[in-house]
Amino acid sequence: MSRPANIDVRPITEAEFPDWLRAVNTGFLREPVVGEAELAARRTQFEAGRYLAAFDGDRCVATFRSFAQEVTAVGGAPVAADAVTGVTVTATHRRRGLLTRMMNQDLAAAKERGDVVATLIAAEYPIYGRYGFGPAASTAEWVVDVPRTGLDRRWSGPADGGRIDLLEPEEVRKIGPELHERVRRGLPGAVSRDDWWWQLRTGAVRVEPKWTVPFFVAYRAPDGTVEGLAAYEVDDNWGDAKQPLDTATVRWLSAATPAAERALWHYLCSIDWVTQVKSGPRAPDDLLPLLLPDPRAARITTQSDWFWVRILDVVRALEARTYEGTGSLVLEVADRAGLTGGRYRLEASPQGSSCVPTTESAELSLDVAELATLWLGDESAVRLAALGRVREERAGAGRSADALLRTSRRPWCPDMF
Ligand SMILES: CC(=O)SCCNC(=O)CCNC(=O)[C@H](O)C(C)(C)COP(=O)(O)OP(=O)(O)OC[C@H]1O[C@@H](n2cnc3c(N)ncnc32)[C@H](O)[C@@H]1OP(=O)(O)O
Repeated sequence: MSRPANIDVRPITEAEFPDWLRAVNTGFLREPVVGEAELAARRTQFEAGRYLAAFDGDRCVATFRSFAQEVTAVGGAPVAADAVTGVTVTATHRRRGLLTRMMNQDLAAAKERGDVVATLIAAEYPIYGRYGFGPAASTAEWVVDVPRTGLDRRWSGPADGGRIDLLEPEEVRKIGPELHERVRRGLPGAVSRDDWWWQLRTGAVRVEPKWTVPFFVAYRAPDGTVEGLAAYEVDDNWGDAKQPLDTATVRWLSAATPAAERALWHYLCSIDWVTQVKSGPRAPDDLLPLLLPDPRAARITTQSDWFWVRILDVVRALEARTYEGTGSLVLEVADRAGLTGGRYRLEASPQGSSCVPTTESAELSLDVAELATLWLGDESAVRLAALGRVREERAGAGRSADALLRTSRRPWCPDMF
């Protein structure tokens, strides 16, 4: 390998895109091959300047991509984000600072563009904290033992006058985007979806060799409005005793109302032959277990950090969200990358907020990564103080921060990107 100083880190040209895609596969330990159809589909995603790479001679040895995204802040406002994905350094070139060089370039560009935060889904917990990212929303998965739910298996459709319909993929492409716009406005931590998201999930573009068409269902409210959509697949398991023992696995389920959520889960737990339902990734405080007469029929199988945020602009990030309580707090925010550190006074109430630089004494000192962990309302400053990850400069400042920042429902990002 060349000395690190001789390795070029820069945005790729479109001609280098096939090499970049192969390097992504290599970095993620997948077959280092990209077929013509996949290449043609992925080319439609290419955006000059947002695909970074490291080159050792002619060989692409590291990849990094970012794209424009919106994240829903607490209260529903969309916030401009720099979404980071496709981060790889090939095994021959790891731990020589290539990720650090790509990340520094990208975050500086995002700051320059005026993005408020950067976001990512971390492959491993220890990678991104050093760059100022903090885990801001987590995820959970359940497996439901259908015969134990206590639900009436004779049920055939919502009792509220709404209905469940099976849909074709084209219909999902038509109605899904508008539904997602409604869902994400009401869900802090949710992110925008582009056409590509819908095309991939409905088979209009296929980049995964093993992709299969799932079942799609919609819940329509009594007035006909689509309030929920789900995609699920079912395996074919007849066991040894010629008993149907199928598992339905939910790929994604979006609900704009509790009625839609209730109806879709009831539907999924009442399909003949299906004795087990795997929820797929859900919010950590999802209603699912408590929608079942016997919540113990749902066993949690995954509980993990999921959506990571890097605050690039403390003032705009804190002013973009709403606050249920009233109060003020002086925060000393450390940012070793120098992007948004400083001392700020946050004044907040349900009527609005302001966040301004100040020279007053700090009440709470914390790294920008810990502020990201608090931003969507999921984590407790008191807990972080107990862990030594934030410092109370005034006794009780952690409780004051919690009273301002925490939320009644937990944030969640339904998407992998
Ligand atoms: C948003 C996404 O795309 S998530 C996907 C991330 N990609 C992967 O997990 C694929 C497999 N792994 C890789 O490709 C690489 O190991 C990467 C991208 C995680 C790291 O790239 P590298 O170039 O090796 O990182 P770099 O040398 O810049 O490391 C910087 C620091 O982070 C640390 N670090 C990097 N990766 C890890 C890790 N996986 N676990 C723990 N520490 C790590 C390094 O030890 C180094 O620490 P130091 O500054 O104290 O010495």
